[in-house]
Amino acid sequence: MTVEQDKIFSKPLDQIGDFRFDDTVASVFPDMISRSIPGYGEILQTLSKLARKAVTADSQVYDLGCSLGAATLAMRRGIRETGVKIIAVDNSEAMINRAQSHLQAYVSDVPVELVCADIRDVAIEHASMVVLNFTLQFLAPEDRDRLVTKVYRGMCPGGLLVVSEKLVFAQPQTHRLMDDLHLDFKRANGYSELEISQKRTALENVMRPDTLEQHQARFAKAGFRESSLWFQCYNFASMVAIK
Ligand SMILES: Nc1ncnc2c1ncn2[C@@H]1O[C@H](C[S@+](CC[C@H]([NH3+])C(=O)[O-])CC(=O)[O-])[C@@H](O)[C@H]1O
Ligand SMILES: O=C(O)C(=O)Cc1ccccc1
Repeated sequence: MTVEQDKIFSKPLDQIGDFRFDDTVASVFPDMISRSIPGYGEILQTLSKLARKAVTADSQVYDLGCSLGAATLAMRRGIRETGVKIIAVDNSEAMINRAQSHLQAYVSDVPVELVCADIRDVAIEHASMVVLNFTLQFLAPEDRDRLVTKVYRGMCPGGLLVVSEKLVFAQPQTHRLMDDLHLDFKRANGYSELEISQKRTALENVMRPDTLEQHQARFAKAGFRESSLWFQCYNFASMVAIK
């Protein structure tokens, strides 16, 4: 698969509309996400390892907000049990169409059902592992508790939820420091000041990150017995919660 370079915000735009997961974004997505999220590759590698440990025979695995299916591919590599099905959901048709060809590029015994739907409308059943890899932050804040509670209810006892997110920090100096480190990461990956600021504007109304404490409180409120941060690089984090 050829990797197209993300130049979406490289030219001055008259009007910066809200960021959308359309065909333009889908076509450069692997480049965009790897140059924008510190630790993205590391998180995917660990999803494989977590899938090997957590996925049980004859259960279902969900990748909610799957984009091109990177987390699905990672989990599929790790799964050793039989009778497992992965259900990968995204409401962007552009993403789902491309995910299909990404998945077909690799052989595996684990079936994947790709679903073009809103994750708020999808039933979660008999799940031993559920992944929200940088998806929850795009849901309206008032819908997040309900989604995490629905996931909890659809999980088998001992099931594993992995939530990766951009974080905000209640302490202002810490917030600025982490944000600055992230901006330096993007600069080091070749993004210009114009690209950084135009994308930031586009994301403003669309992506509203929570604090770590909000995530922890949400897991507990949904019923998860345990939860922990397992990865953090600057203002990007990945958490696990166990039913
Ligand atoms: N309500 C919704 N219903 C369904 N999909 C949604 C919804 N809201 C947003 N999405 C989808 O969530 C994905 C978020 S990207 C996930 C990366 C992937 N997990 C990865 O591991 O590469 C993260 C990012 O771009 O920062 C997009 O594909 C949206 O269409
Ligand atoms: O690029 C950013 O600043 C981000 O916060 C992460 C991101 C990555 C890919 C799509 C949207 C947001």
